[in-house]
Amino acid sequence: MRIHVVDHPLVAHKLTTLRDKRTDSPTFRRLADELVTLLAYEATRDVRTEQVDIETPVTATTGVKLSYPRPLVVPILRAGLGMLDGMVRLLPTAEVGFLGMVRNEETLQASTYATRMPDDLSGRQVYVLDPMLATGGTLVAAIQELIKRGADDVTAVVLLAAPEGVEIMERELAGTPVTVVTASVDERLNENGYIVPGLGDAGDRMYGAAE
Ligand SMILES: O=P(O)(O)OC[C@H]1O[C@H](OP(=O)(O)OP(=O)(O)O)[C@H](O)[C@@H]1O
Ligand SMILES: O=c1cc[nH]c(=O)[nH]1
Ligand SMILES: [Mg+2]
Repeated sequence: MRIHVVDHPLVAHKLTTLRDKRTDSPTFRRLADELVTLLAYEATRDVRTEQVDIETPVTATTGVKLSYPRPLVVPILRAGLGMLDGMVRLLPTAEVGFLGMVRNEETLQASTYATRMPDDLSGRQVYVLDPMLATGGTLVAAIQELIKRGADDVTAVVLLAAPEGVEIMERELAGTPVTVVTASVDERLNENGYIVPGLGDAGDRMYGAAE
């Protein structure tokens, strides 16, 4: 597994406002959308392309277009949904699958409540979206499912990661073709499994408390 922390002043600026507890839901959603496009620039560095012949008004030349099979983008509901539009804006040919997952707030165990994506992902590049990599339970389970279906290149785009979650991912996904792209690896997890300093509960800050 590879991890890439995007070090850029615009990313740091937007992330700071996202972390601020005074930031309201509409602003939080807009910033998550903007941040994912900046992270996507790095996350799609190895997106597969093929050569095409075109004619400009001046001459014939060659360029590239995104290849087939199309990349698959998989937001992890709920909070990952806030990253979907920003990602598909940059990857217009992408297909979209969905994974609904929730972490039990006491045991911190992740469980899956909805899956809607192709059974066969052989030869597909997959981009998984979730703002938070905390204990890593959610992303490890999601990526294991993608690899079981044949995905041969998985990139997780996360806004924030905890060192503990990164370590678990490295251990559980060792030897797999997985890259994590994030805006920050924060200090630690607290006793409730929240990232510190973090930004709180991403799903609640985007959409309001679920219950
Ligand atoms: O790394 P982990 O310890 O597994 O935690 C991270 C998960 O927790 C949050 O989702 P949550 O379960 O709160 O669901 P939600 O998006 O519906 O709020 C977050 O969006 C991740 O999916
Ligand atoms: O800090 C955290 C950890 C898990 N899920 C969140 O939304 N925030
Ligand atoms: Mg939540």
